[in-house]
Amino acid sequence: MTQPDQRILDEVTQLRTTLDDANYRYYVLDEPQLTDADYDRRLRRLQEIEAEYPELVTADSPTQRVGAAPADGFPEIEHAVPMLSLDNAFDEEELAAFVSRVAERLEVDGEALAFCCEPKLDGAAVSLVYERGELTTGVTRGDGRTGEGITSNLRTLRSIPLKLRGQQWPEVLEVRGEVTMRHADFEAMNERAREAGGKVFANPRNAAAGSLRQLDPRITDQRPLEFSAYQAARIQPDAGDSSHSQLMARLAEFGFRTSAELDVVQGAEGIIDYCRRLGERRDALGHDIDGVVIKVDDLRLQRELGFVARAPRWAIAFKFPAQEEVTRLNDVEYQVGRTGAITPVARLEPVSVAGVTVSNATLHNADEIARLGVMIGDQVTIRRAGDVIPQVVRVKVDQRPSDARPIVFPERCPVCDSQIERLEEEAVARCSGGLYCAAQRKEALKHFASRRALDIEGLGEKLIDGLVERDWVKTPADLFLLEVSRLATLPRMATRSSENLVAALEKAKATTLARFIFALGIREVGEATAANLASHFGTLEALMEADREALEKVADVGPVVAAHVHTFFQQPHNRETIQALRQAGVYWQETAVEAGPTPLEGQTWVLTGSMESMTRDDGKARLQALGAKVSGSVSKKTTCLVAGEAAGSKLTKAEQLGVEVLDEATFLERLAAWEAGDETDG
Ligand SMILES: NC(=O)c1ccc[n+]([C@@H]2O[C@H](COP(=O)([O-])OP(=O)(O)OC[C@H]3O[C@@H](n4cnc5c(N)ncnc54)[C@H](O)[C@@H]3O)[C@@H](O)[C@H]2O)c1
Ligand SMILES: [Zn+2]
Repeated sequence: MTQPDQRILDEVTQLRTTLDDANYRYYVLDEPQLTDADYDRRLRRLQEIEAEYPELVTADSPTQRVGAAPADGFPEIEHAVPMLSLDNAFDEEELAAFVSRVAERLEVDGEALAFCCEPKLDGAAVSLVYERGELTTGVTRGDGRTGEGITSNLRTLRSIPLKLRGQQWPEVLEVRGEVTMRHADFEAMNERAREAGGKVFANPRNAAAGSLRQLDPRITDQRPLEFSAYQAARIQPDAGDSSHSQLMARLAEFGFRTSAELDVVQGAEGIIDYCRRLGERRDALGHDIDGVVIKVDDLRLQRELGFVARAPRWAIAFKFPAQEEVTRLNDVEYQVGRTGAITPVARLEPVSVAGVTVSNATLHNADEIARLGVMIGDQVTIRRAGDVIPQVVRVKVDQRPSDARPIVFPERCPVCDSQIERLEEEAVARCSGGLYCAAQRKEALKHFASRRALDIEGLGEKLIDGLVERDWVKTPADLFLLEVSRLATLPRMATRSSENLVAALEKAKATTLARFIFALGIREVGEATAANLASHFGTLEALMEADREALEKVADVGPVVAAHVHTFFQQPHNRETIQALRQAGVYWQETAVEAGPTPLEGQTWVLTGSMESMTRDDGKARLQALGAKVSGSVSKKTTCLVAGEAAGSKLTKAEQLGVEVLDEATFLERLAAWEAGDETDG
């Protein structure tokens, strides 16, 4: 036997330190730094060295241990039967070698041996104990010997029966399985977290493990977790089942979800075939699996084979290609969605992730870029799972090259060059090009033609797609230039229907200002707001010239809508499109709004405390209608403070500054007088 030299000793120390740290981050913090592929390679390397130099094996080597010790905050519970890990097979040869090993040990023909194959769910392992049919304890795997008691958290999962189904329960039943999260649920949960600035999880496994280990079960209850059973660790008294597959059928009768993919096959050939078939369907399952677990089906043979330090001899995990890989971020480009949303897209050094070459990944939005702290040139971890768009989940900050560049979010739309707008309250940045932006053209036209907008009969979705794809219609104004002869050349458009469409367009030209404003498709300007804008301003010109302050005086228009409207009309392209529409003959009756009395022009008012006769918003609207500006804070510029019940610091401040203070009754009196056009006071 050779002696390990210093280089090997150093490598072993290095590997153990890295793996211990990775285990802690993965199992305790639910925030891995390494990819699983990277972790597996290092563990493999350590196993190889230890196989060559058995004297280097220590009891606490990561090759001998399972998971990580239970975390503080939960009761430590000892497992009646240890919860082990699984040995891995990374290719078909290693699967065949597993079958040979088992067959040799049992002295049977491997090709005739029955194996139960099931998907290897990628989540968090838990053990559930039922006494006389009732769930009494739920525990995490922990270090395999003791785990964390998380019974109250597990009770919140709908897929975990609190009481077993049927009548004949064993005295004691211990069921093991995996808690997972479906892709769609995971994406939705992260999306909400991104918007609310909460914790974003790198993958469903971390999300499931993290959600289970919440100190407050109400949080676990809100997380979309599912439990699937994969083993009956104890049944007392023994029910007489002779195979693993029979036991699984019994668990299903007790009310557990078990894998629909479970299948019993024969020998290495059967196993390999199963793994290939499941591998092909991996992306369509809707949840993460990281491989196939293959178990000797016969329970008597399982007992005969027994265990080694951290895994049973009768089972193996066939690992599918990893769903996370590291590659270089070469650049960031920006895509414009149908509604103008700007999405930063990572252009990557092509890398194979779970069997598919990935060269693009989403970075979601500017906040996500900030959260990741990513720069162009960085090494980044990419995750591709199922049908979900590949994502950048983490950055190797310690490997940042010296020429890395910060990512600068653009100010103008890459498609139409309009200004990009991002409101403080919103995570998403949007192109303000609206009608003009090619990326938004189809949606904008559909909206424009819709019943409650210009109501163009016969101009449906398919037709709009055809017109835009042929580039016949760039802006809504182009619609009115369409000719029957041209339209009739479109598929499914006879002369008759083309004539009908042209007639419908002609008819749609006569509209109302409210409909026209609504048809423009300004963000957050629905039918009601459009109507308010129309009646407030009376003419389109007045609306187009209004600044934000003037816009905020319109009923129902707050700072957000005011900003959208203002930016929209500031865009030269939008003004041109509107001009073109009017030239094409779109018209409506304009009504100059009669200017009411504005006795409070130039004054700034503040409302505080609560009033009996009206809400503060009503008070604000009435003041604004009289020409006053209403502000949220008292300053030297404040003309008057209206102090309702329980007025606080604003009142104190007004008194300090010598600002006039009105109580509710006086305020009401004066309002009534001003609104009646009585100029004597104020
Ligand atoms: N990225 C990191 O830093 C990091 C750190 C530690 C571990 N890991 C990952 O975790 C793996 C090791 O974790 P492990 O010890 O849990 O081993 P494992 O995940 O390879 O296999 C054991 C586990 O498989 C699960 N399982 C799923 N379906 C099953 C089924 N049908 N039957 C039986 N078991 C089933 C069980 O939870 C069981 O505990 C590594 O290979 C690595 O991929 C990654
Ligand atoms: Zn645009």
